Amino acid sequence: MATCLICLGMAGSGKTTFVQRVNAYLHSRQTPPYIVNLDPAVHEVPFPANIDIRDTVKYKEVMKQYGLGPNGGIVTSLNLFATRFDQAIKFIEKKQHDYKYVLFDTPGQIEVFTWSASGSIITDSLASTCPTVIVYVMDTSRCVSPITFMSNMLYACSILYKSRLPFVLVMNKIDIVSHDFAIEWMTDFESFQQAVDEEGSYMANLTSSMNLVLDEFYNNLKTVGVSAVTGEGLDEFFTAVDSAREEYLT
Ligand SMILES: Nc1nc2c(ncn2[C@@H]2O[C@H](COP(=O)(O)OP(=O)(O)OP(=O)(O)O)[C@@H](O)[C@H]2O)c(=O)[nH]1
Repeated sequence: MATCLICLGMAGSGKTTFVQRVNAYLHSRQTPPYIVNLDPAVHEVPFPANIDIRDTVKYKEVMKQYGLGPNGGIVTSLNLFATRFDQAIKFIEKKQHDYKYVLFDTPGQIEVFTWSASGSIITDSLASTCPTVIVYVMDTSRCVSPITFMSNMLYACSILYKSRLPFVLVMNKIDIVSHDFAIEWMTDFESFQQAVDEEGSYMANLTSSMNLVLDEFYNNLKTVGVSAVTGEGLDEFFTAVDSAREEYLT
């Protein structure tokens, strides 16, 4: 059975570049993935999508027809697509023995997927069909401040608890900055505390308390550093995915 990988992340974290890199990596290993694009507003996708939301829903037409702005247009397009997602599931089910991985690229604005009814419908339908793993892509270079890091981690944590699916945290863009500092913050409370103190923010107390709360979350997290541009870290990523698949199955 194929493993479904749902790629989520804040705008600009590198989801699309990551999917493109994973696609190239899997092709080079003679196991091309099945790819689904769930972003109705993307102008061009740099990979061949087997299922593309844009073939079913025309985002600009939806905006015009319902008198919506850009975000309302994306949410409504995804809702319209979700009503037909059973058909997409049928395609995936048919193909699941031919492919090892099914990759999903999601809309740029993360909340459109994570906090919408359609996002839940899509995630739940997939999770009840085949092993499904959430891949949370984060921009490591934007997380060098402990406060931003903490906000990103809280978001990741909320998605984990909401989806209740195996979860891989991808620290992307390690060609710009190594993710070692983040791993240290996650494993050494003192080191994070020191970074918070150095920043001297009025949020220091709250951030430190949050870090204690997140300790349990960090302990069970599969974290990998990756560069979607250079391809560094993809071997480790697939080791984490295989272990997440095991977690799903057991
Ligand atoms: N240096 C570097 N840049 C990256 C990496 N991954 C993505 N980028 C750049 O980050 C920017 C955003 O990448 P996208 O792949 O469009 O990000 P996204 O999350 O899909 O963006 P939206 O869907 O528009 O929110 C682009 O300029 C990419 O070239 C990486 O690993 N290293």
